[in-house]
Amino acid sequence: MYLMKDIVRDGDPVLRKRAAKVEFPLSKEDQEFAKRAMKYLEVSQDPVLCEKYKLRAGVGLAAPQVGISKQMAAVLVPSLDEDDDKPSFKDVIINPVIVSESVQYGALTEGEGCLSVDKDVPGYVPRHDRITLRYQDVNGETHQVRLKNYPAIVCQHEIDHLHGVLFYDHINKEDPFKAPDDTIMIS
Ligand SMILES: CNC(=O)c1cccc(C)c1Nc1nc(N2CCN(c3ccccc3Cl)CC2)nc(N2CSC[C@H]2C(=O)NC)n1
Ligand code: NI
Repeated sequence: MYLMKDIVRDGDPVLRKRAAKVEFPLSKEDQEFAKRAMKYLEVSQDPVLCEKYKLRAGVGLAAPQVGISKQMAAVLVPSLDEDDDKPSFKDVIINPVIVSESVQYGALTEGEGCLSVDKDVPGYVPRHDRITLRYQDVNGETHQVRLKNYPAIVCQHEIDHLHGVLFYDHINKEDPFKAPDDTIMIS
């Protein structure tokens, strides 16, 4: 499993590169990323283990964040209502492509955080509220899923990492808490 020391921080050029497409069958290194990245998310979301390993909690981790400039990201978004323990989206998305997106924006009411960005950058990050995402899983199977709200936001944040984009690139410089007026605010 990855630890915080394995996570590359803002300023390292790898976070500003366009990541390479992934070939199938996955190399040993790629398989290892998939396993270790999803494990990181699971452990980071458990209050006891998160504390034990001194992790920052996350719902997404992209390969460039551990120095692997390849188009892969682990995503584990818990369902918003606690008692439903089925995640709202869980998979390692490989060579992801957003095939369609809503005109309407969505943004996290509390702004966004990133495991690779230690400083707190306040402001709304306007993204598409709904997306249709096409990706391959670790077995090379192609999936096409429609996502909205929180899982859609998270996948856009992780896909940004594969294009060398960080969340604060989207924050309005003049007025960080300005968002188009029909933006869906997601809490
Ligand atoms: C500056 N304000 C803020 O950060 C911010 C502040 C308040 C609320 C939100 C909602 C904020 N925003 C934000 N909160 C998260 N977490 C909420 C807590 N959670 C979590 C924590 C503990 C157990 C289980 C879980 Cl699930 C882990 C995930 N994650 C992201 N992002 C942006 S998209 C990728 C994703 C990511 O994984 N970042 C590391 N943003
Ligand atoms: Ni991030």
